[in-house]
Amino acid sequence: MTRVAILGSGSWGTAFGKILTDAREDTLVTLWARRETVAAEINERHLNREYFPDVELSERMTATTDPAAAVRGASVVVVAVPSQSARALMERVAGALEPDAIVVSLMKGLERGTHLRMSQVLAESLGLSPERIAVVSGPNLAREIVDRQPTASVVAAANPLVAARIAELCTAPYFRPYTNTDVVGVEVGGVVKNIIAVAVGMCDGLGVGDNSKASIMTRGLAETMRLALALGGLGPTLAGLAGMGDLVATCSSRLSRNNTAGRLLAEGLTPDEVAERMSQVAEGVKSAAAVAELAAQYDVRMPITQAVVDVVEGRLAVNDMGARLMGRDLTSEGEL
Ligand SMILES: NC(=O)C1=CN([C@@H]2O[C@H](COP(=O)(O)OP(=O)(O)OC[C@H]3O[C@@H](n4cnc5c(N)ncnc54)[C@H](O)[C@@H]3O)[C@@H](O)[C@H]2O)C=CC1
Ligand SMILES: O=C(CO)COP(=O)(O)O
Repeated sequence: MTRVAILGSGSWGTAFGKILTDAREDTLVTLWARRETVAAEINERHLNREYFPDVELSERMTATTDPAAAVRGASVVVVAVPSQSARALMERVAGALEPDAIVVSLMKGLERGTHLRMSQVLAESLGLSPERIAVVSGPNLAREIVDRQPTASVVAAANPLVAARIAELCTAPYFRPYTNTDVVGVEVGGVVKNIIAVAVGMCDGLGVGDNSKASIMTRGLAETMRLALALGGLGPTLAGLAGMGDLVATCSSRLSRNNTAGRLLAEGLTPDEVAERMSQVAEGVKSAAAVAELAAQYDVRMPITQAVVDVVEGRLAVNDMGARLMGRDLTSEGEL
């Protein structure tokens, strides 16, 4: 049997556990839940109704409220909490991690203050070699996945054997992972698409048309590419599932929390009111300032990201965002 711990029993942690138990009969999953009621419901009724009221979970998926107990004995530890809380949680489990465990990030954010990608936060806080870390990212809206709607994804790891091992564990009839060794490109794609989805959500909220949204997505991908290349990522990764694929899914879907957050901001809610209204995390709102700061450090232009930051921080009205973006100096499309 393969024992997998999943830290985070929200939307994506629960859905990923379902992928793993659907993928292989010999996988046992232990979910860590913060609340006793959630853990009890998973253990006793095989349900996590707050996130997926109608989805039955496997009996091979159990839950605990003790994160160290979840990771003890697990050969794979998957982390699926909001990015800004990852470090504190890792500090709670570091001592219980098995010496050869592989740690997998499902998160799509950048740590505020340090500007570190999630794989870097995991390596640093757990004292692990980057060789033992993998990242899963792609057009993977959790609600569609628990309904077994087919999708593809990327498993990225510096060590191709680690990527292959995780891909093997999560290959299900409706989930097709591709491996990649470009961890930087995959993570940057996942982080920035959330910010672009907030911008597209603002367009939706303002009733702006499809040409505008397609322009934001395309130029959003251009600025994602610029940042990824500056950090050492590879262009083709951004044309792939963790870049364009996830950008299209998140920007176009009403299921996206980032898109929803953008719509609510356009309706005039403050970021705090948006967070209060939504029970799930919108990483783009939380990570936008850190991304803009990192881009500035590397002298990378990210005008859409900067506009989202300025709206979130109250320096720009949503209604003025279009004029700001349209009024910039003309440039060549080929210029990266
Ligand atoms: N939901 C989705 O469709 C997808 C989400 N992701 C990414 O996965 C990560 C997790 O997202 P979701 O599961 O969707 O979020 P969620 O909001 O549905 O669940 C987050 C989980 O973390 C726990 N949590 C919240 N605050 C915490 C804290 N301060 N400390 C420890 N635990 C805390 C919650 O109790 C919950 O179990 C995010 O980075 C997101 O961008 C990636 C792909 C798909
Ligand atoms: O990352 C996701 C899909 O791949 C989920 O997007 P949201 O967090 O915007 O819902």
